[in-house]
Amino acid sequence: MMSSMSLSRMLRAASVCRTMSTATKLTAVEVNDKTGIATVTLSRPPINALNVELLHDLYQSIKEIENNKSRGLILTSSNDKVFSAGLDINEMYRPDKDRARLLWTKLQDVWLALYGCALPTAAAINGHAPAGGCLLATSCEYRVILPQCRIGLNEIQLGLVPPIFCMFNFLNVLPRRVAERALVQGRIFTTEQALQIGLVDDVASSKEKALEKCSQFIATFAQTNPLARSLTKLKFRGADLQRFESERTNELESFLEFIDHPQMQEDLGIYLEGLKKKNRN
Ligand SMILES: CCCCCCCCCCCCC/C=C/C(=O)SCCNC(=O)CCNC(=O)[C@H](O)C(C)(C)COP(=O)(O)OP(=O)(O)OC[C@H]1O[C@@H](n2cnc3c(N)ncnc32)[C@H](O)[C@@H]1OP(=O)(O)O
Repeated sequence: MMSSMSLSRMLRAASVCRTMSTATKLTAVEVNDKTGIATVTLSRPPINALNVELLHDLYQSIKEIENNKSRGLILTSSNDKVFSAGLDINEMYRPDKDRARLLWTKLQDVWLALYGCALPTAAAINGHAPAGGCLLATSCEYRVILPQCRIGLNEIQLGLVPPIFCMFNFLNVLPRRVAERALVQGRIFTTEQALQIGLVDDVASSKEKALEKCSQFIATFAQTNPLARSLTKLKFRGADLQRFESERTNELESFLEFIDHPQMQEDLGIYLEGLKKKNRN
């Protein structure tokens, strides 16, 4: 039975949080009325694999929060073991071509929206964050991870070429030499390693504490003029955003060509089967 203590805590929390009216199905958006901070929770069980629909909902949520002039955006997951497993490999294996085009376009849209978001952004990484999961987290300005998680851009291990935005994200967070080596090796880091190299800013013992740390980070901007803050952020990220725009069409075509290759399909099939077998054994 629920103790009266936890019930009153829940009621208190409910009184300051509101769910956005247009909250979509695969992302839940909650705005804390006291702090003005919006939390976006990825909610595509079991592992928040990024398919067309999740990417669509995530994009909509980011834009909605930005337009509603929230004080900041925190990204987290409803799954307590996995932040996001990255792109849904089923979308790339034997794909429907139009859908594959849509998938990549939506991934690009999400990256643009999150990396270029005018608001302070933070990720409460409450589970594993390989590949696209790491991409989302490193698009944010601040990251807190939980113990015993794994995070990194492992695309190369699947035979996939990390797109240009993976490079931008890593170069924005890590020293150049560390970023390059991590990408060409497709390194996945443990919580301790990620903290040590600076891939994450902090470690928290629970999701609640991670969310608290993210809120504290966003609160550091309370006295800062929001426009001056966002324009300064854009000065740092603007060149990446511009280069991305100039290469976006080429990268889309490269992606479609890449996944159309028979060897790529064979490799993806083997990788997917390997993930499934793990659960059968
Ligand atoms: C010259 C320029 C060129 C530029 C363009 C070229 C582009 C080339 C393409 C580049 C693409 C890059 C961008 C991003 C890529 C990606 O994100 S690829 C995805 C990579 N992801 C992974 O490798 C993660 C694999 N998964 C895991 O490591 C684990 O599942 C987990 C996330 C750590 C969770 O572990 P656990 O909780 O133990 O769950 P599992 O039992 O392993 O998984 C549950 C079920 O989910 C299935 N699954 C796991 N990951 C995926 C996934 N990514 N997609 C689809 N399905 C996945 C898994 O098989 C299980 O299924 P069932 O057994 O059927 O339950």
